[in-house]
Amino acid sequence: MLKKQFLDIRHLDAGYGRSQVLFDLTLGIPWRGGVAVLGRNGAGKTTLMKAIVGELPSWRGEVVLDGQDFNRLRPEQRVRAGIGYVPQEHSVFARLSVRDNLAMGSLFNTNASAIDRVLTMFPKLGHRLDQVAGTLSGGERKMLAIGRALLGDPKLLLLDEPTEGVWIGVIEEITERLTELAKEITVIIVEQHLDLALRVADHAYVLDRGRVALQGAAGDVRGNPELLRYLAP
Ligand SMILES: Nc1ncnc2c1ncn2[C@@H]1O[C@H](COP(=O)(O)OP(=O)(O)OP(=O)(O)O)[C@@H](O)[C@H]1O
Repeated sequence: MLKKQFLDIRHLDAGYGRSQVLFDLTLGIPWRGGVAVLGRNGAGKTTLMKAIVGELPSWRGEVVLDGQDFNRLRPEQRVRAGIGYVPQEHSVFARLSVRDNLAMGSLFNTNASAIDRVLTMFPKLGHRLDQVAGTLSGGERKMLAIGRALLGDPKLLLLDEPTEGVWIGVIEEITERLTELAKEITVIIVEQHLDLALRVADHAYVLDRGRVALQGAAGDVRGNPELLRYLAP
């Protein structure tokens, strides 16, 4: 019998059309803290994120959040149940200003100070409220996307490559904020930057061709001599 976790994924199969990508995945995600999902290109990391948020129906298995069976819920119901998602691409409204992006993100948030909290977390956004999101730098755009997701007050935040296309100086800032956030809620991070992912994460899963190849405490996974074999292109 598996110990009950905040997010329990059991024996999950999923894919596109007839092509199966995830095979019998079982993951236990704790109530608080960071979890890294690692693996080379095409290992199935994004597909796993989509299956958790409901963009992709699971073929078999269970996705249970806080005791609630998610398989039956549509993506918007999963958001209301406490999931925030920052996809790899198209995570902001490029033609809207930063202010309007944040306003859209807070449509269902009755807490007036929620936007202030995001601006405290990412002060750069506060200086660019009237700028159109499509003209932001890669890092600012990621900050806006994370801020928008946080306005839904998620208990679980999924981030797919939050530092892709981001200047190195800003990567540090985003990493620090995510590390702080992981002390309050559960943060699942898909990352190519191993060091960054393992700084945010307490626990790591390594996927290989849609299966869990390695898992454990972040430090143990980092020290595992097998790790590089699963990350090499
Ligand atoms: N919409 C789709 N239709 C068909 N196949 C897809 C689709 N999206 C992804 N795939 C395939 O599923 C497999 C896993 O892709 P996925 O994007 O989940 O990998 P990943 O680990 O996130 O890789 P990356 O690091 O490149 O983003 C790949 O073989 C990919 O070609």
